[in-house]
Amino acid sequence: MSGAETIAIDNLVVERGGKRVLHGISFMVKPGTISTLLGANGAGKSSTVMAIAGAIPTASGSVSLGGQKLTGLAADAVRRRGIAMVPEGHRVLGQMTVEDNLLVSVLDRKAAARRDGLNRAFEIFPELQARRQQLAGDLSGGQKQMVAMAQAFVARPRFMIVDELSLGLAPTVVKRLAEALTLAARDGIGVLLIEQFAHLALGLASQAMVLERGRLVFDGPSETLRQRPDILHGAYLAN
Ligand SMILES: Nc1ncnc2c1ncn2[C@@H]1O[C@H](COP(=O)(O)OP(=O)(O)OP(=O)(O)O)[C@@H](O)[C@H]1O
Repeated sequence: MSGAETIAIDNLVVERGGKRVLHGISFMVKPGTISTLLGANGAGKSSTVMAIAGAIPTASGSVSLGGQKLTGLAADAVRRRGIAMVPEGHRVLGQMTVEDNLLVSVLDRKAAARRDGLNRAFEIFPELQARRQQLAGDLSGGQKQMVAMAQAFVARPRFMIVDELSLGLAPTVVKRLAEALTLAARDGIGVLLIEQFAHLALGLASQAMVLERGRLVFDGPSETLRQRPDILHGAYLAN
């Protein structure tokens, strides 16, 4: 697959509240691949995701997609370049139906594109199709997280960034979400997965990065990291 379609994070520095929280990190997210970003609470995972998504400013360094800079673009413009965010915490619009929730990010698209995206989302999460007219607020936490992920699929993105896949969810739901990410990668989508459970993430991802206090201490194949528990152990004890 063409390297030109890769997300490249290059020497990214982020400051929040006057404090440097990312100290020049570099890594890539490739199409058709699941990469995971691991690290203890406060290591800087969310800051990395938010900087890629255009939700917080960067102090220096760059994020680019296919050689084109994303740094400095607003979140909406980043989304239009084909990067879909799946936020943590089962966020849905409770007073709207499941179907309307799925369509919110594609309202600017033509009807055929909306239908195509919706069909793909229902192929991946058939359990949502049966509930399409139900109010999203009435769903269980697991079903809400499926809606949040399905919303990304509707947009037919090139990349999906998933913030905390398993947080507060039952194992059966996590399994469904994990299967969906594997399907996404098979579709050619590049997935960046933020996950607090390293074991789960390393089972899904082929590439792994480990953040420790805003610095990358590992970037390589998941398999290599699985054989180096000392690196993970160090990172999780660091904060
Ligand atoms: N809104 C904010 N203002 C100032 N500092 C912040 C803000 N949000 C986070 N930070 C700080 O930035 C650093 C990195 O936090 P970040 O949330 O990116 O880490 P994380 O690895 O995602 O952790 P968690 O799993 O707890 O979300 C921490 O020191 C945190 O205290």
